[in-house]
Amino acid sequence: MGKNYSVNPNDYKLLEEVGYGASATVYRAIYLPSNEVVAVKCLDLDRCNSNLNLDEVAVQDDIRREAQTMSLIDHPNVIKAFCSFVVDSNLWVVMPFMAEGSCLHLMKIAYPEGFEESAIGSILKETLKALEYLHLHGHIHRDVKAGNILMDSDGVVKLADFGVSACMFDRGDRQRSRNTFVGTPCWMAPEVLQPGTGYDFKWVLLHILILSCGFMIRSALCLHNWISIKKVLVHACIYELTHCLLFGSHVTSLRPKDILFNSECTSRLADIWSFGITALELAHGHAPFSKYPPMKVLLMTIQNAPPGLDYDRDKRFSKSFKEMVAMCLVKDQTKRPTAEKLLKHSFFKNAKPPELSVKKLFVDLPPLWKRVKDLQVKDAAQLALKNMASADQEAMSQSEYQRGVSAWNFDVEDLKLQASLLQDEDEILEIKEEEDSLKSYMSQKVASNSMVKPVATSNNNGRGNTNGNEVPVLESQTNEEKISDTNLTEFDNKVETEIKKAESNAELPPSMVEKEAAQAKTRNQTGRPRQSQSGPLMPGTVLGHSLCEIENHQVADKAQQVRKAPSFSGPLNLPNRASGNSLSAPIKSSGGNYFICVVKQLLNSRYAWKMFAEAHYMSVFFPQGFKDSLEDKSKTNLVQIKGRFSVTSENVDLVKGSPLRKSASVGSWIFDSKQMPQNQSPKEIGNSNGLASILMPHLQNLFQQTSIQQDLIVNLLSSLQAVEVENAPQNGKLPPLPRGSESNGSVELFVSERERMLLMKISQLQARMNSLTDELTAEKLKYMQLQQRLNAASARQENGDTRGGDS
Ligand SMILES: Nc1ncnc2c1ncn2[C@@H]1O[C@H](COP(=O)(O)OP(=O)(O)OP(=O)(O)O)[C@@H](O)[C@H]1O
Repeated sequence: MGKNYSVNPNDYKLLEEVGYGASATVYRAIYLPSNEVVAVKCLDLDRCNSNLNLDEVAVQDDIRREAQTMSLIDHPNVIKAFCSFVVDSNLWVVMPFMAEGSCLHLMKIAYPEGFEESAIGSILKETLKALEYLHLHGHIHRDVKAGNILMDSDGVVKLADFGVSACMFDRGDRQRSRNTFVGTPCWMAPEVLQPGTGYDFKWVLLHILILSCGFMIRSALCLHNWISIKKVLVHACIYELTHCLLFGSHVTSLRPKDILFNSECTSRLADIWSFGITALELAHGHAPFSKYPPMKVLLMTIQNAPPGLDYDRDKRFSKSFKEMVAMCLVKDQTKRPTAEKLLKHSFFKNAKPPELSVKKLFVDLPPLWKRVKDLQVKDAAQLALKNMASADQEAMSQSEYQRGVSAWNFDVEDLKLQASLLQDEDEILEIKEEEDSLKSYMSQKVASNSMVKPVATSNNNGRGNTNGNEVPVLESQTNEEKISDTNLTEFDNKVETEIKKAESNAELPPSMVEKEAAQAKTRNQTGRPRQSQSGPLMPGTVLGHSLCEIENHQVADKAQQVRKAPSFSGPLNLPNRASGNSLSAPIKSSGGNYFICVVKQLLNSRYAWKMFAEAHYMSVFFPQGFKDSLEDKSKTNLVQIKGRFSVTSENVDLVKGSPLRKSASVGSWIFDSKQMPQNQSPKEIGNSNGLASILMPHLQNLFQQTSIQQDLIVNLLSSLQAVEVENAPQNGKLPPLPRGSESNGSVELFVSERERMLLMKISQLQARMNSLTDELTAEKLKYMQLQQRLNAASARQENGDTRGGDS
């Protein structure tokens, strides 16, 4: 106690990196004068400034002030800062070294499903003691979470990140004026997020007006008598008020952009909410809602019932634990207990001392820095994966957030912008979930690689191929934008070839059909195992193989695979743009077999019902227009559904050519009926029976989608091949990719082979990344030490100069 630590950086020898956050890196270090192990948190002030868009001096002042506050704190369960000083553009905060790191790190490394109850009880009790102390002294932590609960090898638990990170929280007016808010979404109390009303006064008026009209019309129709306007208005107002009172307007109409951040929220009870969320985090290995994108989490925090321990699902936990969590996670903050009161709960009364329950968690684990390095590799792989999947900001910030990083900068305007992009929420969620499943698989894989075998040189089992397939799939996202007219012409030719093939197949005698089906089956069996992510290849397969295969249920099976593994069919979303919307139809309807096959395929497809619904919608709401649009050769109809596609019906039976073109203006696919094949009379479609006329355009569209997908895959793989030739392992090239319609049948095999190669490459890249991280850390350390020496030398020189001058 009372020991003075020097503020001279030369007195500290930085050793390994033991932690990293949004704006800081933490090192194990030796305090040379006493040879004591300490932790030095190096806060990058530049990064802090740019993250927060604040002026440099203000940030530095804040950080310094908060570091000072941190040094005044004196409680066994709160990390205390020994001292802090600025070194170049970094603020160094010297604090006790917690040899086992944070609970989050520990869970990520060894307890992905969470800790057992006795350990949770001890950890939470110690944390609660820290909160009690802070609250009693007028502080609010505001970032309570597993990532900020540190442990040392004796089982001592301390709450960290108070003070320094608090500088990033509100400073009253300053925070408000800058319109930013910092926190971690999953742990944020509902009162920190203020829902707007959902709609404003204008909306209420409009609503009343509409209601009034409704009342008037109803009264006129039912009673054959108009009631007075005054009465009607009163009725409408009462109705609206009751609705608001009963349901709360925000409940029904809250949108992400309506969320406001209550930067003035200074309630200590917000910490109790975060504490409850932390309890769930320790119990499950992750915070509730953590799989959702941040904006969704914020919405769910406001709109959903509070999360909690499920009485059925969480059977392994005691009733008192469940009760305690439920007490913390009450939306009405006034009903939450204070830290002091909560400590009296039976759950904490019965908690074991941490040296008994916490200490045993670290048995057999490698040292902290080794664990951190492994985690870094894992995170880097995840991030790389994310970047490959999408470079958009939201994805990036989500990956940060899943790392458990707390310094989340919320720029309200940014959030609103994000929110406005979140209109098709379900679709986004679906994609996120798909990405999550892919990511979790990747992370498992990376974890196993990094923890068990640092370098996985070959992993070509069925699962391994999952990785391999990502590359073309992910790349397709960007490439989908690049499809040129040339591609489309190529595609068109391919479609024609396929049609001919399909027709000839349809005319084959049954024996031949069976034979081909058997051959195709054998091909599939002898080939590499199909991966669950074979989704995107499916359409190609449909095209590449004969119709008999489709008839033999293989397509149905594969289509099921596609549904089971949407993660990989997602990014190949090009047809989504046209999905079910473009009434493009280059194929002939002749060949009943083909029709049945495509119907099967359609019904198995993810979009089948959507398409069907749209077709139904068109036929119901525009029965004549729908038909006319196809039949009427003289007029030009521009039909738009959901703003996503256009159908021009001008001159439908013109020269054949590409039926699809990309609309530069709306970025969607347009079916240009000018390009419809001559021999496909629109009358044939219009006059065929109801179901067929509804389905045909969509079936045709589906056919095109599959061809586009196939074409995409082929293009992507060949472009990848070109890039990989330079780096191919052992100077070997990836298997050449067959092109052209004649090779369609074997595309699948080649793709599998390439997937395997790509997987190997990923493993090698992981290994390289590992060694590069090592090198980087070593270089960083070297740099720091050199800098220290340089500073020392210049200090010595200065001293010498002064002495020389004096003498
Ligand atoms: N005193 C310490 N001893 C050992 N490890 C520590 C110590 N302080 C921090 N760490 C490790 O470093 C990580 C990052 O530290 P910290 O949370 O303080 O950084 P940050 O940039 O403020 O992060 P955040 O993103 O949570 O705000 C912690 O999760 C923890 O694992």
